[in-house]
Amino acid sequence: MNAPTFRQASLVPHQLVTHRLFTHWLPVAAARPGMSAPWWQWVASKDSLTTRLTVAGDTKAFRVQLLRQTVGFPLRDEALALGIAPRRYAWLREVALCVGNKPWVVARSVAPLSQLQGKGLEGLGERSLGSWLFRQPDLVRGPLYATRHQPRFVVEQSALLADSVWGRRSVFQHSGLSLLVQEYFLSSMADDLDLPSR
Ligand SMILES: C=C(O[C@@H]1C=C(C(=O)O)C=C[C@H]1O)C(=O)O
Repeated sequence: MNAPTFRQASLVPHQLVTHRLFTHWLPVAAARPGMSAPWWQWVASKDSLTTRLTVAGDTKAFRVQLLRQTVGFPLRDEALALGIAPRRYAWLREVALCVGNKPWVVARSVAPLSQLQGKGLEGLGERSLGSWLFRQPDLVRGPLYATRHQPRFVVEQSALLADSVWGRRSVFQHSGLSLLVQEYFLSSMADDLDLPSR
């Protein structure tokens, strides 16, 4: 008699936690039905976003604006994506990718601090992390996930008004380093490139 009651009780919190952590990010293919073809080209691409933005900006200058680079704890869902404990120190980097002085994308990258040794990323400053990553010959990119939620870190950290159309994220692996890169495409980019609202 007791067993079913016990099973039910333990199932409910598990479902709640799963729901809270996973509803925001969908495998990119599952988000595709709600996404226009032009946005799919941006969100599902696996090559360097830095390069794509530079090309799309044409004569307008591309620039990485550093919003914050620090050591801290990852968010719970970031730790989960990296497969690490939430209370493990991580390198956190938040940037705006600007084209012609307008932020088109905001990005937050997270890596376990212990894996960063000898990579020289601390001094990256306003150089593109993507340019560095895509120069690594052993680079492997994990599956892409997409979201419609707004980037929380921008609201918390800066005066920048970031109105995201689509967000995406994936984990890069390179010689013992796992790096979660989360990128949010802003409505200013949609305006400048004449992209649909979703
Ligand atoms: C992953 C890339 O790197 C981009 C550059 C970033 C940076 O400098 O912090 C962060 C995320 C990306 O948007 C890329 O270009 O594809």
